[in-house]
Amino acid sequence: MRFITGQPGTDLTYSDVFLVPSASDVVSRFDVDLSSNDRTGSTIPIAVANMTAVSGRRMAETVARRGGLAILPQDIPVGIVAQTVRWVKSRHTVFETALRCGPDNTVLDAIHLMPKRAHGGVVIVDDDGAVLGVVTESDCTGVDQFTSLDQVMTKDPVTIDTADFDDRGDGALEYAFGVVESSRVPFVPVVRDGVLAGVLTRAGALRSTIYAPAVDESGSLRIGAAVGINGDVAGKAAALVEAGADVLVVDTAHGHQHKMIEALKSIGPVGVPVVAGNVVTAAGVRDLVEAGADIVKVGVGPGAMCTTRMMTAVGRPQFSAVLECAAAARELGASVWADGGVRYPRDVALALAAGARQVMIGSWFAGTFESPGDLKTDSSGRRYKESFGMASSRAVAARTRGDDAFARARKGLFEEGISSSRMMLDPERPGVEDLLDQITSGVRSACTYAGARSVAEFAENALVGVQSAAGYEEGRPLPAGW
Ligand SMILES: NC(=O)C1=CN([C@@H]2O[C@H](COP(=O)(O)OP(=O)(O)OC[C@H]3O[C@@H](n4cnc5c(N)ncnc54)[C@H](OP(=O)(O)O)[C@@H]3O)[C@@H](O)[C@H]2O)C=CC1
Ligand SMILES: Nc1nc2c(ncn2[C@@H]2O[C@H](COP(=O)(O)O)[C@@H](O)[C@H]2O)c(=O)[nH]1
Ligand SMILES: [K+]
Repeated sequence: MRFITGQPGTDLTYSDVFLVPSASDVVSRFDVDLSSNDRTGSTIPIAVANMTAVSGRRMAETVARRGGLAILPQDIPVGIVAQTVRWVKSRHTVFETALRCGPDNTVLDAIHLMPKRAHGGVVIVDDDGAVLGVVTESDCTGVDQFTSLDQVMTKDPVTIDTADFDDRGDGALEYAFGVVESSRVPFVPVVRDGVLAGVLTRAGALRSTIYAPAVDESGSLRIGAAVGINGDVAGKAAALVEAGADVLVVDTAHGHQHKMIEALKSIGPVGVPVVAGNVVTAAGVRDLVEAGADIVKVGVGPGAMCTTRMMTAVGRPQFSAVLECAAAARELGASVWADGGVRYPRDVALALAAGARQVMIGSWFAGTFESPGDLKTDSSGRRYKESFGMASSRAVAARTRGDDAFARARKGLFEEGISSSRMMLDPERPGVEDLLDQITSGVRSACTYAGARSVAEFAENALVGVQSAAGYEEGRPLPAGW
C-alpha cells in the first residue's frame, strides 16, 4: 500500500482515508480470492469477535459455512466450549440447521424460535424426525398463540432429498435453488433417509456457489476459542485445542505486557495458529511474535463497546495502527488481524489495504439473528439485541463470579466497556450472512478497483489518500434528499 501524497505525520482512522482507483486488469469481481492466507483456513477475511453478546454456536456455524471464523469468548467453561466445537463440527457445510418443532407445539413456541435463525420458519417433525409440515411467520399471524402447529402448518411441503442432491454433482446447487424458487415457502426442508437433515433457502443455495466454507482436514466447519492471560493459561489453551478449536486467541486489553509474553511462552506451539493481542505498535508485534504468536491482533480503543480511549486516552487510530503492525509482522513472516471499529464494508477494505489478513468484527454482528442474545423490540417496533463490552462491569461480574466478594469488588473498579447497548437489526439485512454478503461484495469490488486478485495483492497495490471530514461526508449517500 502507498499513500498518494506521501505518508502523513498524523495517525489516521478508517474515516480519515479513502482508496484511489488504479488501472486494473481484473475483469470480474468474482475473480477476487478473499482467502486470508494466514494458515487459519478462512476463505473470507472475517473473524467474529470473542464477545459474549456476539459469538456463540449459531454464529460460528453460519459464519464458517461462508468461510469466516468465529472465536468463542474466554469466559465460557472449557466443557461448554468442547460441546460447542463438537456441535459446530457436526453441521453440514451446505444445509443450514433447521428450527424444528413437534405438531403439538404451539404457535407461541414457533414465534419464540423463529428469530434464532434467518430462514424464516420452523419445520414440523414427528417423533422419528420425519417432516410433517412447515410453519412460517405469516402462518402465525391472526391466530391464537396457543393454537397447535399442526393446525397452521403447510402440510407435506416440497423437500430436497440428500441422495438426490448428491447425485446431481456440480448441478446440485442450481437444482436446489430451483426447488426453493418454485416452492411457496422461503425455505425447503432437506431430508436424509426420511429424516429432517436441515433446510435450504434460495439465498443459501446461491451463497454456496459463491463462498467456500472454512473447513478443517476432515471437512468439518472451523471454529476458534479464546483464552485470557490469568490463571493456568497453558492448561486452558491445551484443553481448548484438545476440544477441537482450530485457532487459539490469547486476548487481553493490553497485549504488550509481561504477563502476555509469559502466557505465550507457556503455551508454546499447540498445533493450531496462535493469535495474540491487542497491540498497536511494531514493538508490540515483535515481542508477541518472538514469544510465539503466529498472528497478532491489532486495536486498542476502536471497538464500539470500548471506553478505553475516553477513560485512559490510550489507544491509536486504527488505520495507522494496522499499517504499522502489519508491516512489522510481514518482516517476521507473521500476520495481523485488525480488531474493532468496523461499521461499514469500507472499513474492512481499508484494514485489508493497510495489510491486515483478517478483520475482526463484534458489535455490528451483535445486531443479527445469529448472535446469542434474545431478540427484543423497542417502542417503535424496531428489532434489536443487547450488546456489551468484555471489559464492562457486566462482563467483569460474569467473569469473576467464582472469586470472593472482595476480589470481585476490586476487579469491578476497572471498567472499560459499555454494559448495555442496543444493536438494531437492519430490516434489510437481519442475518449475519446478509452482512457478510454486503462486506464481501464491497471488498471484492475494492480489490478490482485496485487491480488486485487476492487480499495479499490488495495490500500491495492499494493506493490510499487522506481526506477531510467534508471528503468523508461527500461519500455518504443521501437517501432522504436535501
Ligand atoms: N481491544 C481493546 O481496546 C480492549 C479490549 N478489551 C477486551 O476486554 C476483555 C477483557 O480483557 P482484560 O480487561 O485485559 O481482562 P483479563 O481478564 O484478560 O485480565 C487482564 C490482566 O492484565 C492485567 N493488566 C495490567 N494492565 C492492564 C490494563 N491496562 N488493562 C487491563 N488489564 C491489565 C490485569 O491485572 P489488574 O486487573 O490487576 O490490573 C489482569 O491480570 C478482552 O476480551 C479484551 O479483548 C478490553 C479493553 C480494551
Ligand atoms: N476497551 C474495550 N474493548 C472491547 C470491549 N469489548 C470488546 N472490545 C474490543 O472490541 C472489539 C470488537 O470491536 P467492534 O467495534 O466490532 O465491536 C473486540 O474484539 C475487542 O477487542 C470492552 O469492554 N472494552
Ligand atoms: K470506541
